[in-house]
Amino acid sequence: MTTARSWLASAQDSPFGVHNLPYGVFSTAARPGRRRIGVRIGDFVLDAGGAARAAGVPSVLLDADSLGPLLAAGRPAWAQIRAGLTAWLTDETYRNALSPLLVPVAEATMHLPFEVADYVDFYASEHHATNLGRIFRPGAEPLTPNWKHLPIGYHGRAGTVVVSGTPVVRPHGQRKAPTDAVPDFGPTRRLDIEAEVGFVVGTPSELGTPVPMDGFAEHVFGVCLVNDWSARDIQAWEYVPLGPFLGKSFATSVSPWIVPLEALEHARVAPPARDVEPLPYLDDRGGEPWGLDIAMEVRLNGHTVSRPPFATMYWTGAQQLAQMTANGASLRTGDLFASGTVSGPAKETRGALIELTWNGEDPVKLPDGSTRAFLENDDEVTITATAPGPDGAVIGFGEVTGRVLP
Ligand SMILES: O=C(O)/C=C/C(=O)CC(=O)CC(=O)O
Ligand SMILES: [Ca+2]
Ligand SMILES: [Mg+2]
Repeated sequence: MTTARSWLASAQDSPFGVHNLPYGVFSTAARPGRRRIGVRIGDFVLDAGGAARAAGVPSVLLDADSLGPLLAAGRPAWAQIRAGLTAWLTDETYRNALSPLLVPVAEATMHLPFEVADYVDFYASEHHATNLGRIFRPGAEPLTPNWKHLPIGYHGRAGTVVVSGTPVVRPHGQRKAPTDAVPDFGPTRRLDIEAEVGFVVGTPSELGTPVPMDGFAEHVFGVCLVNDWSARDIQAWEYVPLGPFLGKSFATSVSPWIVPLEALEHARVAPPARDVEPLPYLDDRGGEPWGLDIAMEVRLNGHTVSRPPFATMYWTGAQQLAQMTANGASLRTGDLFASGTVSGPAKETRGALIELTWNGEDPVKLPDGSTRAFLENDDEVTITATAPGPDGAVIGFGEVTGRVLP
C-alpha cells in the first residue's frame, strides 16, 4: 500500500498525519459553549461535522457534542467515517471547502470526549506488580498466586475521570504508616502517578453474554493515555482486603484524543511469552494477540523521568476485555478500561514514582537541583506516547497532563 499524503503541509511527517486521525471534542474562545467533534490533523483540529457537511455527506455521528453516538455506532460505521475523513484530507479537491474548518491546535480547548460509563483499572505489568508487591508486602511472594492466571483488576470511579489539563487537588484521607499506632486524617503525603493506556469501549454487549478475545476490535473503538493518580499512604492503609478505593478515586486523567484502533494495526506486536498456560478463554497463543508497541514518556515539571514500554505488558487489552466480561457482565458504550501501570524491566522505565524512588528511599533528581520522593504541590506531570504507523509514519497520542493543587 502506498502512503496517502494530506494536502495539509503540517500533516506531512507529523505524528498526527492521515494515518492517525484521532477524535476529540473541542470548543473555541469565540464560542466557548459550543462543543464539537474534532479530528486532529497536523497542527490543526478539523471540525468533523462541518467537514462532513462540506463534503456533501452530513453525519449525525460527527455533528455532535460528544463522541457517544459515534462510539455506539459500531465498527462498520467507524470504518466508513474514517475512510471519508482520509479521502477528504488527502484529495486535493476538498482543500478549499475544508480549509476554513481547520482550527489551530493552540486555539482549541479540549474537553472530556465522551461520557465515561464504567471505569475499570487492571494490573497487567509483571514488572509493576512485582515491584509493588515487594514494596507493599515485604517478605511475601511479590506476585500473588492468581497473577499469571487472570488479569487482576478493580472497578474504579467513572465520575472522577477528567480530561488532560484539569488540576488535581491533593486528596485528604486516613493515613497510617506501619510505625504509627493509629491513623490520622489529612492531605496525602505520598501523591503519585500511574502511567497507563486506556481502552474506550464503543459497541455494547448483552448482559449474560461474555465477549471473547476476538471481539476486541468489534467492541473497542480506540485508545487514549491515562494517569491514575494515586495516594500511596491512603491506599496502603485502606486496601486490605478489598483493594483500591479512595486512594485512587479522587481523579483519573485521560488524554483528549482517542486514537482509533485501526490506526494501531502497525503497532501490533506479540506480548511476552506466557510462562503459565492460560485457560482457554484467555489463551492468545497461536491467535493474533493484541500486544501494542506504544512508547510512553513521563515528564515531571518538564523533565523526563521515565520511558515505559507498553509492549512489555503481560496481559493485553483483548485478554482484559475477555476477563471483564467472563462472568457475563455487559459492556456499555463509553466504558473505559485502563491497562494498569506500565513499567518495563529497567528502573528508568517504571511508570510510577513509588517504583522509581523505591517507596521514597531513592528520590528522583530534577534539573533545578530539587528531588522528589512523591509529588509536591504545583508539580506538573505529563505523559506522552507514540506508536509505529505504516511506512515509517509515527502515530501520536498527544498528552495527558495535570498539575497538583494543595
Ligand atoms: O499491589 C497492590 O496492592 C496495588 C497496586 C496498585 O496500585 C494497583 C493499580 O492501581 C493497578 C495498576 O495500575 O497497575
Ligand atoms: Ca492504576
Ligand atoms: Mg484513579
